Amino acid sequence: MIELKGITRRFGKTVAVDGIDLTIETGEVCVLVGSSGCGKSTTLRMINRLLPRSSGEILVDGEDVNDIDPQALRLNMGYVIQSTGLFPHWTVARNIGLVPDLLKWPARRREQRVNELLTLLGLDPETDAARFPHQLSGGQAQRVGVARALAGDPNILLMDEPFGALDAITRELLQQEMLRIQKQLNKTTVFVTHDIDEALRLATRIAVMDQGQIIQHDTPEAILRQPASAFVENLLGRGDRGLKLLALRTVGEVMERHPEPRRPASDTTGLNEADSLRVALSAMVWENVTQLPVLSKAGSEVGIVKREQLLQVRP
Ligand SMILES: Nc1ncnc2c1ncn2[C@@H]1O[C@H](COP(=O)(O)OP(=O)(O)OP(=O)(O)O)[C@@H](O)[C@H]1O
Repeated sequence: MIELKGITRRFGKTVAVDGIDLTIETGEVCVLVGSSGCGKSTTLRMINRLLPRSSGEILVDGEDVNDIDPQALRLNMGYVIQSTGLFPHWTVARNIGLVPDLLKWPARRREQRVNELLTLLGLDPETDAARFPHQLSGGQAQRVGVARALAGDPNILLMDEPFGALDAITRELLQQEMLRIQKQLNKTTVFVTHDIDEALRLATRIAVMDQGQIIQHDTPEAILRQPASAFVENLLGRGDRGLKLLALRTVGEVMERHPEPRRPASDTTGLNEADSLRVALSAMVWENVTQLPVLSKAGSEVGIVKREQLLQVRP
């Protein structure tokens, strides 16, 4: 658990972070979101002591980070940044093995860990381990950055706009990967972004920041349903917040399940249980139908979703 208590950071006369209180539970993804200059990165960098705080307390599992040796602290906190920070003259394997090396793991264990992480992040140990950062695409480099942050099996991950420089498709792919990996590893994560859709997608809870303060801290659904102020409402975008709400729920949550799986009609479009309600609505509009079958991975029809169920998502 990470606790920020009355944290302030000043740069000269600028108050970058203004007395914030924030608790991040073990295993949750807390996303700090807000417009440029609101104090997100400064907050993150005080947690691993890259920046000293002006006042307040930051506790990790009850211990003040100022009482922990900075190097030991950072070995337990993976850090991923937008520009990856990979060493250009080191191979991918050496970059990922940096922390295991600092932790003095034997060479064999280090190599195994590098291969395991390359596989976890969807890279190929055979071909990618020996490459240099300039031989990677932006998306691949970012995967290596995440692998490096996970290498020493830290309890905490700090991610500062890690997907900010990627094109929309790669970005969405890496967000999906992050959700998959997070389900498996359950790291306590603090994630900074200015992209509200990214925040809604990845967060267990979102902390909305403005001018150095946290103005709302809640689950994505609660923030969408009850924005605390006009500022939060604008950040969410009034035009499509209904669709954003639909994006948070899955077909599996609202479908009418058949007592037994059935054979689907041969020419129907089917949904998966993991599809969002937004995807379901889009498919119904496209197909011009009022209900769609839900198919299992094996292809049998396990239930149906009706359009009116989607439209009742905001009671
Ligand atoms: N090293 C510094 N020296 C002086 N002022 C700084 C420094 N770092 C940050 N600031 C100021 O502190 C405020 C918060 O900056 P911070 O980088 O935390 O914002 P941010 O929300 O992460 O923004 P962005 O999304 O643009 O990265 C800004 O007004 C910024 O100009």
